[in-house]
Amino acid sequence: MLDARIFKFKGAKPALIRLLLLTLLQALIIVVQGRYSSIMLTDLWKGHSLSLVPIPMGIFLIAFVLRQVLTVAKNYALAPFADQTTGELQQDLVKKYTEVGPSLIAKLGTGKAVSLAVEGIDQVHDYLSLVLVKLFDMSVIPWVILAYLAYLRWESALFLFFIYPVIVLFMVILGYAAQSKADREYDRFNRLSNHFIDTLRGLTTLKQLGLGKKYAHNIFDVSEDYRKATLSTLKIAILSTFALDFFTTLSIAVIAVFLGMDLLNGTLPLLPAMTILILAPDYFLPIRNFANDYHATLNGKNSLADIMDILALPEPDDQLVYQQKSPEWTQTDTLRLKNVSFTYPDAEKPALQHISLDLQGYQRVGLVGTSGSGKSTLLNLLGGFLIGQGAIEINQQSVPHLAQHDWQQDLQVLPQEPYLFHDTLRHNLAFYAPTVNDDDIMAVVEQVGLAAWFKTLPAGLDTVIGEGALQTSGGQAQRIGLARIMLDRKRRVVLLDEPTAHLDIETEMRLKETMLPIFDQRLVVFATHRLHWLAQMDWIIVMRDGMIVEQGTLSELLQQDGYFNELRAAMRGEEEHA
Ligand SMILES: Nc1ncnc2c1ncn2[C@@H]1O[C@H](COP(=O)(O)OP(=O)(O)OP(=O)(O)O)[C@@H](O)[C@H]1O
Repeated sequence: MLDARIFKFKGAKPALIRLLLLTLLQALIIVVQGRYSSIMLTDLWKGHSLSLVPIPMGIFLIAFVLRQVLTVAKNYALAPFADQTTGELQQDLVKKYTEVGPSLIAKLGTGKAVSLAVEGIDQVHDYLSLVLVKLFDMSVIPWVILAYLAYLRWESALFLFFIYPVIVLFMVILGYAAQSKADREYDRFNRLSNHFIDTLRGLTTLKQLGLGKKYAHNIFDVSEDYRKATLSTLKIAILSTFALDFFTTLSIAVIAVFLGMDLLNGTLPLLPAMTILILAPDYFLPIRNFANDYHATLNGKNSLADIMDILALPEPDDQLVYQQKSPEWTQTDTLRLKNVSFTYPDAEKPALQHISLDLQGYQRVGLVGTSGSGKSTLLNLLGGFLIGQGAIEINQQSVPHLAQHDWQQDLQVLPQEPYLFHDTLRHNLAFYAPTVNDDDIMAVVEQVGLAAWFKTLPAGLDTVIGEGALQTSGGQAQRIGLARIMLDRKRRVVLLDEPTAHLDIETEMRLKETMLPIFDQRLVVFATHRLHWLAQMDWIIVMRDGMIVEQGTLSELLQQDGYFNELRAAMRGEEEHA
């Protein structure tokens, strides 16, 4: 019914104490309202005119107004707590996404990650502000009314007391049914979010394959599924409202019959009978209100549970194991991988198996292998973006993985598809070196061959690029990625994943001269399909099916009559077709 973790939120206690006091006051006012409306009605029944009952009527009216005012005040008492808590939850969630990293987003799905941080937070807000008020009403108001009714006539109070658990039991049964339906609805919603994002991302591919319409139907089917799941939750919710209304009305009718009989027998005066009859619906009202809104808060409850589970994920506290002795990677530093393996979640076979390699100082290391041989996976492991099993040592110091703060601070990475942030070209270029001046930026823009494109930009370096703004081609994005690296001379470890894959061979050859200085005074690991780069490498690692099958200098590998020579022939073929 209620996630106990709510009580641990900052500011929960004072907000709940305020709510409790206001609810208690409201319960007393409900009793006063019931009492004085009964006095007024009894007087009228006795034949007094309205003008003769001004005091009970006045008290009734004041109590009525106060009751409504308190309803509003209770919501206000909780609003700052709900606002603050959801605001903090949202910040913590986004921080957690960045701390745990891409593996968490991959596990959740981008759609769910986004909807949880946006819509999920709104649902949690509704849940906090709705459910707590209703819960406190249910826990306080009936018992204050019941105590007063027991004072008036204990038999009626006893009947109301025993009927309450029956109603609660019904509520629990229907609540469970609603919960399982709501879980399904929540699942469908997350599926829809992920499916939608997936389709948007793959829209170009779908269009190219002529599958746009089919996928539109697919989205329609998934959203239909979600609609049906929502309707079946609503069905249960309506059924539960109907059942509760039926039982509470029946109970009040039973009370009315007994009170009527006592009135006829003359064993009970009219005033207490009227008061009991008027207060009985108020006794049941909080539980009815709670049940009516229960289904509406279930998505909020599920979102809160998901958010809390994510926030409870262990903070990576082993990222500070490696303490780099100098501010940056030096000529004498070493990195050793021994028997390192990695398997993607849900994959049948490992993407990397028994990887052992030694890297030292400012070395240029070429990584070659056919598509799917594990080059990108190895680069991601070296960058600390994936965590495998096996022994890793930096400068003879053993580390659990390479997601080490000091190591990553020294890294520059150029993936196959560099991500361009929705920001100005200046900020996108000065990504690793935010203090660099415009003249330096312009010199690098020239060097990476972006000058002609730059002239077409409406606002020069202030032009906003990235998603939702000026779009770039794959080749332009890769050149921006290269420029990022060239603008920063501090970071000394560079991981390049086919940085020229989107460029034709002629452009690549032109750019090569510009790129070569990147390799100086740095440890470079360069995955490539293009043969001509290998002459620039000090060491070459040859990968096949997730394993390193050969490694050595180019001349050593050429002399061996091994897999590298076979691969070279294939790479030459690719190059000729490029
Ligand atoms: N996110 C992922 N989830 C599951 N399996 C993956 C994932 N990424 C890659 N793989 C698998 O891991 C293996 C290695 O892939 P990887 O991308 O590292 O190869 P690669 O040599 O870089 O290929 P390419 O040259 O085409 O970029 C492949 O079998 C691939 O299918």
